[in-house]
Amino acid sequence: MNIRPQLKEVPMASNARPEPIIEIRGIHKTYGGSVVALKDINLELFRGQMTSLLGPSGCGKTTLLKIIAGLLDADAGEVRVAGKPVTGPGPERAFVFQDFALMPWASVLRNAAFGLELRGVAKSEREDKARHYIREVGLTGFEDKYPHELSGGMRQRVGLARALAVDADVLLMDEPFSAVDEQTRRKFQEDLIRLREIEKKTFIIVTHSIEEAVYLSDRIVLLSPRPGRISQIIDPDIPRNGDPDAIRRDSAYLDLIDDIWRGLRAYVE
Ligand SMILES: Nc1ncnc2c1ncn2[C@@H]1O[C@H](COP(=O)(O)OP(=O)(O)OP(=O)(O)O)[C@@H](O)[C@H]1O
Repeated sequence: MNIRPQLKEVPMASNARPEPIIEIRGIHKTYGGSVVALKDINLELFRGQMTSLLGPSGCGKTTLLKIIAGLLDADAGEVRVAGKPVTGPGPERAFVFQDFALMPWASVLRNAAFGLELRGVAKSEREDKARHYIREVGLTGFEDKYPHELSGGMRQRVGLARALAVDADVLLMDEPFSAVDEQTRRKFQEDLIRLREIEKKTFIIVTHSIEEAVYLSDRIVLLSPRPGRISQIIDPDIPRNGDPDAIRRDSAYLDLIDDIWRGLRAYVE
């Protein structure tokens, strides 16, 4: 059922739209010959923005993220990153896995530096960079700890530090908030907004949470269930430079959550 068949574009408050860094044209993906996960996905995502892929379970969010990452091939269509067709993983994209994919036998420092280690960066250079990003994600003092000594939220930060350390332009995060409690989740959301300001990266996040998508995103891509298609693209006009609690009480924020929920509820009833 398609609640909102119209592709609705709500203009952003800012004057100029940044340049597209990711262009997705005519993506189709079928699993096992019969499960149509994505159908005719066309989308542009902009440099320096935070985009959320939002929609009911099974609508193809992770599939789309993995196709952008180059971890999965589409059956048809094309993804371009900074003008270049995606043919596999590349250094300009970093993928943060749902379970953060940390190595249990390695320290926080080595885990954070691991992407650089894979790229053959010398030990002192990669550790300097890793320390910088460990500090930026708020984990100074934990460099020598191991993943089992950390909370879920801290492990999540190590995963983010590793992704930031490789200095990719695009960070792809598959439900980065799913494994942590509500307080940790809120704090991490606030930190992510701050980091995006500092680092000027392009973030693409898969989420189930409408609140999270509205709180974080410059652009929300709403997918409808199988076959996954884009049902709506929303560019929320929410002031994000104020007090986080004030943002969460802002009427534009609350109205948009309500609006998206009304569109999605039919899929879960
Ligand atoms: N490897 C696979 N083999 C067969 N079907 C798959 C495979 N991966 C995903 N699917 C199916 O494709 C559809 C889209 O899956 P995907 O994981 O992309 O959705 P999603 O929106 O991320 O779901 P969720 O929110 O539950 O994580 C689902 O119906 C899923 O069952």
